[in-house]
Amino acid sequence: MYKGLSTGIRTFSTANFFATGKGKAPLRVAITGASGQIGYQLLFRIASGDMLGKDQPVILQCLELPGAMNALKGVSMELDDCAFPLLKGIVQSDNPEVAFEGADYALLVGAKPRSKGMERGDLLAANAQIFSVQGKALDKTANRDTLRVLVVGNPANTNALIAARNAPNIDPKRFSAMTRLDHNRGLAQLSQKANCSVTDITDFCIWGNHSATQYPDITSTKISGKSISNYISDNAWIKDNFIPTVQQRGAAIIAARGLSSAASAASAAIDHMRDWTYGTNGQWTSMAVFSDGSYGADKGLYFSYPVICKNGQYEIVQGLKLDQFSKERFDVTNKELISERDAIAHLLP
Ligand SMILES: NC(=O)c1ccc[n+]([C@@H]2O[C@H](COP(=O)([O-])OP(=O)(O)OC[C@H]3O[C@@H](n4cnc5c(N)ncnc54)[C@H](O)[C@@H]3O)[C@@H](O)[C@H]2O)c1
Ligand SMILES: O=C(O)C[C@H](O)C(=O)O
Repeated sequence: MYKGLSTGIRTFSTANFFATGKGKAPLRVAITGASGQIGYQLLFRIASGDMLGKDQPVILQCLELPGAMNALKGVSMELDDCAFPLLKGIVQSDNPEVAFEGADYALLVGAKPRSKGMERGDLLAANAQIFSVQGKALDKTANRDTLRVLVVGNPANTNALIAARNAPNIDPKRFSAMTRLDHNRGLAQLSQKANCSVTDITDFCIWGNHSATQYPDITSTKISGKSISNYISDNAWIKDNFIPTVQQRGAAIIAARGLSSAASAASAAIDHMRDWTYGTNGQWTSMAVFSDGSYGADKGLYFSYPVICKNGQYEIVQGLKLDQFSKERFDVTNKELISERDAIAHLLP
């Protein structure tokens, strides 16, 4: 029988929760903001095995605000109705300590999204407090030995910093923030320009903040193993079109949809967690991770780097040369992250 905290609303709505079954033990995946736009796209894909594999049972541990518990109940009913074989339980709670109890994964999505005309930095004050509370709750009840945290809620890098610093008993390398959506956006733009498949493109990365200062870098990028300059020789296109398009894509989607990206954000979150867990086969991806000072980023920030994932861990790609153009952009995004950190310094123990 499941034992745990007695506070908060916990509902096991999936009939096979107590089934022991054969094969792997279920992993506990906590999702905050579970009934929001992104949550609604995420839960079904995780339950169907897209994130952790088609043989990995999961228990979804959903956190929502008290006022959204009814909506969460509806989502949970829909999850039941999918009869996903891998879904071994659903926890619904408005208490972070309950939702994070024993969690192996935590996808911190719940936060206010920006609306038209706002920059992501404008959300700093509105969302910072959430991540301070949730960092403390993760520290208290999550599974510290296995935990992987992905912060999606904006401003994602600085929210990851707040959560990690409020969880002093958890290795800061277990926290990350999402720049995989920016990475995927870059791949899509390049593949359309070069008329190739996204899978032909390697050694592309996003540096820095998930914001308009991010630097999508094609300096090392190859297409089918050859320098990208063999396929895209128009440097002006890279500078004046490609880079700003990727930097501003979130705003362009808000302008078009009236709402911020959701399905693509959920898809990127699935890619991020799957690759962190199962590896990238020697290929680069982009993750905002705990800065060890590599390339001159301020130590301790959550900074997007090119990384390679292997054996359940990420490694920052080392030994790259940043030319003058790259160095200037790197410094701009580094400075922005420092100023975000300064603005929420009171929330950093
Ligand atoms: N990093 C990225 O690439 C990326 C991409 C897209 C969106 N985002 C961000 O993700 C966040 C969520 O976006 P959305 O479109 O799903 O928003 P949404 O408003 O549709 O959903 C957010 C949900 O979070 C819940 N919530 C708010 N505060 C909470 C708390 N303290 N605990 C638990 N739940 C809480 C709300 O009730 C709501 O259901 C936003 O901050 C958005 O800017 C990030
Ligand atoms: O841009 C936003 O505010 C939402 C999200 O971060 C995105 O990149 O789509």
